[in-house]
Amino acid sequence: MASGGETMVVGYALADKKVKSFIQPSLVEHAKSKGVNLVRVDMTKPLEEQGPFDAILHKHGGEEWTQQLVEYKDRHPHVILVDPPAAIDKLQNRVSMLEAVHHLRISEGLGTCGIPKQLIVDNAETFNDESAIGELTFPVIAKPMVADGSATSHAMFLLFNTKGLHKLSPPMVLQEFVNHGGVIFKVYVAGKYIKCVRRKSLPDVHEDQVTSTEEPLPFSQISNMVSGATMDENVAKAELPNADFIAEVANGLREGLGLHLFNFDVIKDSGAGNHYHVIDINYFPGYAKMPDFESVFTDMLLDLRHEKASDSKQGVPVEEV
Ligand SMILES: Nc1ncnc2c1ncn2[C@@H]1O[C@H](COP(=O)(O)OP(=O)(O)OP(=O)(O)O)[C@@H](O)[C@H]1O
Ligand SMILES: O=P(O)(O)O[C@H]1[C@H](OP(=O)(O)O)[C@@H](OP(=O)(O)O)[C@@H](O)[C@@H](O)[C@@H]1OP(=O)(O)O
Ligand SMILES: [Mg+2]
Ligand SMILES: [Mg+2]
Repeated sequence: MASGGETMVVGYALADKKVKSFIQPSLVEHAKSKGVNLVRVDMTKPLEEQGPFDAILHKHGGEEWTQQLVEYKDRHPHVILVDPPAAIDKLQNRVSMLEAVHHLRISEGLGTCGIPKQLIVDNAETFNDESAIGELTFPVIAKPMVADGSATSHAMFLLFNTKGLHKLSPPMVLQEFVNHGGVIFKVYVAGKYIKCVRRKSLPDVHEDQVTSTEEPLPFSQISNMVSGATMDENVAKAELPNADFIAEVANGLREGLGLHLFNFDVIKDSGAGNHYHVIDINYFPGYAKMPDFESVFTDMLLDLRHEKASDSKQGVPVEEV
């Protein structure tokens, strides 16, 4: 195992698209200058034939591959999995991904944080359950239950009333739409590093649309559609949430989820003082969009090695890292 000034070998098992967007030459070079060697893992070959690794980065590798990774970790307990597959799994379901929000403890006076009311729809019979549907205040967003990064997992509908329900394909969640001024905040977490940015979101919905619009409105990854120079004025002038509030939410989620690499989407409820809703949490998001992502990511990896080394010295069982 690498320690102190030795090279840290970090394998990355990522889809081609993610390699292209994230493993940029600037990252590889910066990491190398700090003694971190980023090496691509061939996911079609046994892990045992590759490496040895000090750490392995991975995202949505599929069941079989993840099983191989878990077995590899059993045989080589010193390897740091960034992150543990069981913790990542929680983010692949739109109900379990938000459970950690309920356990957040935010200091008084900073703001409050929850999730929008939502109904789990396992099958189409639920649409006939008037008491369950009646609990929801429309508009609602229909989100596929699975959040595994596939195009279908991002395919959503905004429903203004119950009329379009029969067009949906469960399993999914119906989540109340919260007016939030058309701006969403994305908070990137990489270990102890936290960065909050503004993004364009769905515009507010008005009362007359709820009664007059019949068709569900399909949309996908709206916050990825506009960024940087083309970001509209409304987004650019939005006030960022209090930094201490965001830090408490981010640190609480990092601990609650047991993850180092994620971002979460948070919106400010226009109708409820200083109240925020976390609406989405994504594993290993697009860090390359962040300023200085090369040094942030490299430092995060070096921190992990450091923590691991001090835990080993103190006799903490290696499996717990
Ligand atoms: N409850 C809500 N109230 C208001 N707007 C919402 C709500 N849920 C989602 N949205 C809007 O819909 C967009 C997509 O929703 P969500 O973030 O859950 O989807 P996603 O496909 O997982 O997104 P990502 O690309 O971030 O993974 C959000 O960025 C936001 O603009
Ligand atoms: O590549 P991008 O920069 O668009 O990153 C997006 C990332 O795609 P990638 O993992 O294929 O790269 C998405 O992952 P999947 O849910 O689809 O798995 C999701 O995490 C988005 O939230 C990220 O956008 P961001 O939230 O950072 O704006
Ligand atoms: Mg989102
Ligand atoms: Mg998402």
